[in-house]
Amino acid sequence: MSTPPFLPLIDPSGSTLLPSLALLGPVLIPSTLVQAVLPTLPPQASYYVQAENSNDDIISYLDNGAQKIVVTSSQLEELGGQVPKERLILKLDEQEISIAQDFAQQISGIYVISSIAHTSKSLVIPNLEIYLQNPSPNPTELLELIKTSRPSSYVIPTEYLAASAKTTSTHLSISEAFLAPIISDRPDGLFPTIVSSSNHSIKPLGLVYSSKESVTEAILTQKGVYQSRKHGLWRKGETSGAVQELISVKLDCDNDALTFEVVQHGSGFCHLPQSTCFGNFNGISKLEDTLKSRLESAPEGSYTKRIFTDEKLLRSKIMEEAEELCDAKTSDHIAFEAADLLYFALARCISKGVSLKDVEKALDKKSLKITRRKGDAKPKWENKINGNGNGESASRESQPVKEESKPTEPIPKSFPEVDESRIKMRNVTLSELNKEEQKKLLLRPVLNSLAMIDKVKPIVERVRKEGDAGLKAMTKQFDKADLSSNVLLPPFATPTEEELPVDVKKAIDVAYDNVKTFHQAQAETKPLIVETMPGVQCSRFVRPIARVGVYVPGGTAILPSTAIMLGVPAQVAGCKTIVLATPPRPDGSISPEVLYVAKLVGVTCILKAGGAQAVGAMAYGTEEVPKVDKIFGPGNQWVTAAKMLVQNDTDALVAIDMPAGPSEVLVIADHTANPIFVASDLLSQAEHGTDSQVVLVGINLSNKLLQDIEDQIDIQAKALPRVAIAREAIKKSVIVLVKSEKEAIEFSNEYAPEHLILHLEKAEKVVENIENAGSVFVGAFSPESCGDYASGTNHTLPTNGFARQFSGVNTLSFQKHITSQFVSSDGLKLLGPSVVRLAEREGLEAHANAVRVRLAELSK
Ligand SMILES: NC(=O)c1ccc[n+]([C@@H]2O[C@H](COP(=O)([O-])OP(=O)(O)OC[C@H]3O[C@@H](n4cnc5c(N)ncnc54)[C@H](O)[C@@H]3O)[C@@H](O)[C@H]2O)c1
Ligand SMILES: N[C@H](CO)Cc1c[nH]c[nH+]1
Ligand SMILES: [Zn+2]
Repeated sequence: MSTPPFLPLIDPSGSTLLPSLALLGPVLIPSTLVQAVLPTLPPQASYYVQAENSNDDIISYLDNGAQKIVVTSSQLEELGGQVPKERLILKLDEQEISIAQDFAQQISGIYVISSIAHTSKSLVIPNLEIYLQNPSPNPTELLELIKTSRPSSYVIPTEYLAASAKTTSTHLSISEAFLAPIISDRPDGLFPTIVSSSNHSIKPLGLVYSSKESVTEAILTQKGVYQSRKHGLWRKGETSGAVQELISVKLDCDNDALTFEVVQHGSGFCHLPQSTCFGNFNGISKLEDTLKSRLESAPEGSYTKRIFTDEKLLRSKIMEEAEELCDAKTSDHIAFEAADLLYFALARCISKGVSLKDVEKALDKKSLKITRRKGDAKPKWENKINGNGNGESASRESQPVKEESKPTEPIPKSFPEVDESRIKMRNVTLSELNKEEQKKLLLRPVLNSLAMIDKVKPIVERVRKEGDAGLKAMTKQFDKADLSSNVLLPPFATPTEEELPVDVKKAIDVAYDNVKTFHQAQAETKPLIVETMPGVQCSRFVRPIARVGVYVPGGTAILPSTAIMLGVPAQVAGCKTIVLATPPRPDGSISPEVLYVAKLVGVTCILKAGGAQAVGAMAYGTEEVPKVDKIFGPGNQWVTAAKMLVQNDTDALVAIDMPAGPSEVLVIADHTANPIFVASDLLSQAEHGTDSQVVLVGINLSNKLLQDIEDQIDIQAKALPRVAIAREAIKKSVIVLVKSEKEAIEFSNEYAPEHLILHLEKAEKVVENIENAGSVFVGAFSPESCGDYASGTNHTLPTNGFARQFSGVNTLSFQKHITSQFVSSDGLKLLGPSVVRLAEREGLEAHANAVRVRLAELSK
């Protein structure tokens, strides 16, 4: 397509011409009229702006939809190359035409007002469009010029234009001006015309013919009007009702054919029952048609009907498909998921009366913008995706080893949840199950820890080899934070009240005090001294582990409570170096809550890193990060696997607190249980993660009480912001119905839960029968939340059945015991012979000798 034969310059009188002019190409609007004209411009119209004032905001015109802008040479200089040349036309005085070439690299055209120039049929400057305006045009002369002196385009103020079929001495006919360059190479003088659909992406509807007369009528009425070779003027839809709204008319490059873009109404374009003369639409255009017709008459009960009427369902499907598209890997899978997403996105558009064409228009408008936003995700999404073990999409793309970045766990549905189906735990009666089935109830989902260890190896290795630089690079990659230093050293800034409100500070203080009180009480203050035989004194005393690392998760939630639970016992135990590791926020900062706790517990430094790289840095040390002797703390699979990996590397010489896994709770309830409390306890754990384990053991529950508990689970869960996560966890959870308290306790001891909550008539008495559990919550008023945050007990507890052999984190976890003995000479006389005899028996003569030489000395 070439430059339109003329460019209408809109003046205040021109608004009535806009519907016709907008069909034919861009219009030129002086900046002083932009505000008045834009609202009256047909939606499909394209426009240029002529910058009339020296202080015109050119960038903003372009950003807001102007295709091109006409500027003076001084305006051009001020722009200093900010605007692509395709978007700029330089306005020159007629005596300046000779300098146009100097600007050719910065502009796409020149605009000259000249009574001389417009008569010059030979004004051609290579690679530049030429727009000519005669200050006092003569319409008939102009028409002649347009016919003969293309490629120049003539700028014609609308006061000289008329929506008429014929040009007069005062006004140039719009359609005559437009058709002036057209020629026909057919004997009948007609012009082949391609009709295309404006609102479909597969556009051609068919081929027809036009005459000057039909085009003129089409332009003046803004309807599809053609020239039938048999029946003369053909006003499309005149008899069938299948009229066409005309959107644009264009000449082809050599001015012998036309294209009409239309919105086709009624039964369609072709006389056959098909969408186009070339067959039916396919793909996205077909889908759009289908959805439109379904919107009008979807069968009751059909899925499409459901998505049109259930906004929440449609919303959740869009979110779900977007996530699936991000997670798809192969090209087939990506196409498959993109198709799903487009289906639901288009359903949303159609249900709101938005067509594909409208979407394309929005795209075109966006493409005209020249100032671009940075393109970062909104914090809401960034927080969901960045650096949490679940937001695989963001982390994955820059993962060092391709296959490795997909977490094995499902991604929590942290999108707005709209699934209204009942949230329900399955239930089983223990006595009805055989031994195998009963055993299965004790199992947690298998975590493929070996596979995860393989995945974290390259990350840990990189920190080990590249030190701080590698660590920074991975923090940038996984947590999107570009740090100048990996650590934050004290004194830490005190969070302002805006950052950390007084009531939150107070709550942290209460938790800190209680946890400290309980953990101080656990500390051994005196050595244990025992005389095992006269003169043989054994003792055991405690020493802090000098350097500890505490990991505070920061992926999906900020966990100052974990900072307390790990920082306080480290402080109480007297550890000299406490490194607190936590993933930084994308701006590189640490949450004020965690910062405040770090101050309270007096950490040596905050390591601003998360995941496997943080564990690697603490295990091996870097220039900035002190190497530690033991690493504590929960975390996602990357953290846990890295802890397991470094613990087994003798070079690292580092211990870990315990094997960690998804959080768990087992609630035992009898007839006295309050269903509201029971449900709330189950959900408080279910909201942690989709892999949380939630078990209710019901002792002789009546149907009514069971029903009430189930109802409460459903009602309370649906009111939670993390309902999607809770729903997933509840799906995998179970209610175990038993006949007696004994049966319940036996089951619980076998299960060895991380948290055990007793909703029992005689809860306190039952505690003595508990053999395996991380922490017990006794009676109706002891929710697990108290232990999670502030009662004083620690919330870092053994999961996955490890409560059979592990304790939760406590003060002693941060200390080690040293034993000593003092043997007096009398003591050695008494003890020595037994030692010698045992050493001889083991064949270890040197051991025996060490005693013999002393006994010999004593016997002198
Ligand atoms: N048992 C407990 O006492 C307890 C307490 C609090 C939290 N938790 C658990 O801790 C976990 C916290 O997990 P989180 O994800 O929120 O935070 P997190 O801090 O454990 O993990 C975030 C880090 O994981 C790394 N990571 C994420 N995706 C990665 C990928 N694809 N490749 C490499 N590294 C990646 C990033 O470095 C990121 O910094 C949850 O499962 C929660 O239930 C347990
Ligand atoms: N319940 C978690 C341990 O399983 C700890 C926690 C932190 N915040 C809330 N709860
Ligand atoms: Zn919790």
